[in-house]
Amino acid sequence: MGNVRCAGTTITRLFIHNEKQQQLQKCQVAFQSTVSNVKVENIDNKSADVEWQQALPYKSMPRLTRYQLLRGFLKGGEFADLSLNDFIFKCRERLGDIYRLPGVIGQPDSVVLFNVDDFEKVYRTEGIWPKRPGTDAVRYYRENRKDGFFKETMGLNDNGEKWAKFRHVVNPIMMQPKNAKLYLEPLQKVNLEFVERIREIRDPHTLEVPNNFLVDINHLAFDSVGVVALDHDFGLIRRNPDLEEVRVLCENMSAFLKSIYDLGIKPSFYKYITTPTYRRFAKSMDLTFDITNHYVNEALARLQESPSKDGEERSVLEKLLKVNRKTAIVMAMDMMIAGVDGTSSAITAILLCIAKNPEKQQKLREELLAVLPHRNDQFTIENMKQLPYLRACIKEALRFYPLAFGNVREIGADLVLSGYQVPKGTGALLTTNMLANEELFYPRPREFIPERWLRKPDTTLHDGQRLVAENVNKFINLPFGFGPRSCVGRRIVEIEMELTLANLVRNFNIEYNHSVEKPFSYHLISTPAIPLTFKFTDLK
Ligand code: HEM
Repeated sequence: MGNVRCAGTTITRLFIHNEKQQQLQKCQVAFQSTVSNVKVENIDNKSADVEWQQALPYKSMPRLTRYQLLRGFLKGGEFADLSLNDFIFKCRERLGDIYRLPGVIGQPDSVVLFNVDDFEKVYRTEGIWPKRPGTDAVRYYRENRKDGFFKETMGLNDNGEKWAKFRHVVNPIMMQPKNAKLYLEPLQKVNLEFVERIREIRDPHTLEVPNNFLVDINHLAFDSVGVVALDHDFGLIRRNPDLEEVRVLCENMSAFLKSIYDLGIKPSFYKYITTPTYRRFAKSMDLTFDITNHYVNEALARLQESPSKDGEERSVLEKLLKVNRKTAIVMAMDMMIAGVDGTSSAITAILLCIAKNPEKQQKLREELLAVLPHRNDQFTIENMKQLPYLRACIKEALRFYPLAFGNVREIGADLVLSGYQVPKGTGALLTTNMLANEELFYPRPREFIPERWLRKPDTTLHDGQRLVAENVNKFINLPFGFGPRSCVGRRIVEIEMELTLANLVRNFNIEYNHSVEKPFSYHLISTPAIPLTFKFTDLK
């Protein structure tokens, strides 16, 4: 038996075998440091084997046939116009809480999982080089670029040792708390412009911002990621809202996300014949490459002209450039592609939640006033640590309106999942965020209750009720993914979301006096789908 096999129910039991032993031991250390409250226990090979032998064969798992899948996605087919979330739900209704999607056109099979114990098993056996399928099209594009730019590195879109090497280099720059000072100030500047922009564009009588306020939120997201990734203040929010190349870049980033669903999840022949979807995707990648490359070169020239006097790097980009130019370009590009749309949807989700829950908004305002009593008090890394309710509001908003259905992994070991044998190498769709609405895990799920996430003063009680189900598995609330492959932009975007919410609540009373039925549409990630006419009233 060459593969590593994993069995067990609540406690994951790892069967360690031959040459995989070292890899799994390292992996356990990584798991334990990421999720401290779950133990990993080794068991002998025999019991793992027994569970595997007793499990139902993979072939007997409920599934769509290849024909049903291909036919369903063809024009007029039952899945053709469905978002990814709706497609996953529709199949769940028909097939249950675990089902198989057959691999088509050279792709491996995938299993779709709704059982939290299965999420845990998949994550705990993902290994030290976890694979997240679905972005093959990016790798294919990068491998086939005529100028061979990505020959040495495909950045975080790579897999295996090459991904690990790149991640090892960028992790300390992107994720170490001490580097937060590099982006706190520029992000705050961008956010103060956003506050001013709201004052400029709201209707003087109704105090509501225009229907197309999403454009302004997009500009905030772009300026925020841009100021970190490209060390460039685009000033889209107020000074340059019509910057042509940024408009092109934004359009292409959205096209990119849509293509990831069309090329990475729906059946597609693009590796055999260049389909129109792939052509559109490659064009968007070319443009993103050209524009990012231009700005990184501009930053490089700027830095060479005026190097920092004390030898200390002044920005994330400068630190990346110290590694080498290619690392800086590839990482900047991936930050823009992965960061802008998600940040914009997350900020929309937070604003809708806070506007619709005035008493929570007031509680947050009181926390802010206690820590920063004067409107012009500066945010620092230290005082931001004293704002637990602010963080709880953001966490609850991401639960209330999740960004995506969940996460994806290639299964790292033969596993028994929901009683079925699932071979190593199968793709797995972990529908973590789809369970965020289930009473079983979050009592009163359709209420926005940031108190769920507070440690003090009461851990879980609210009107005598638990707010997070007892023993809820830690693998259900993972908005930034899990383990070594988790979101590399997490620290940056957390600070960004905290600054946006804190600045707005400090300056305005925020209302949304319209219906919030179906506020988002879902392709790969959520996109706001209603006019965002928030009412912003100045606080005295
Ligand atoms: C609220 C906003 C965001 C959310 C909820 C989010 C969530 C995620 C998730 C779930 C993953 C997959 C993790 C896994 O496979 O375990 C991911 C990966 C990633 N994210 Fe984010 N993200 C956000 C914003 C950002 C921003 C602003 C950036 C860049 C500055 C960014 C850069 C990335 C990159 C580069 C990856 C790939 C990491 C890798 O494969 O090693 N994200 N993100």
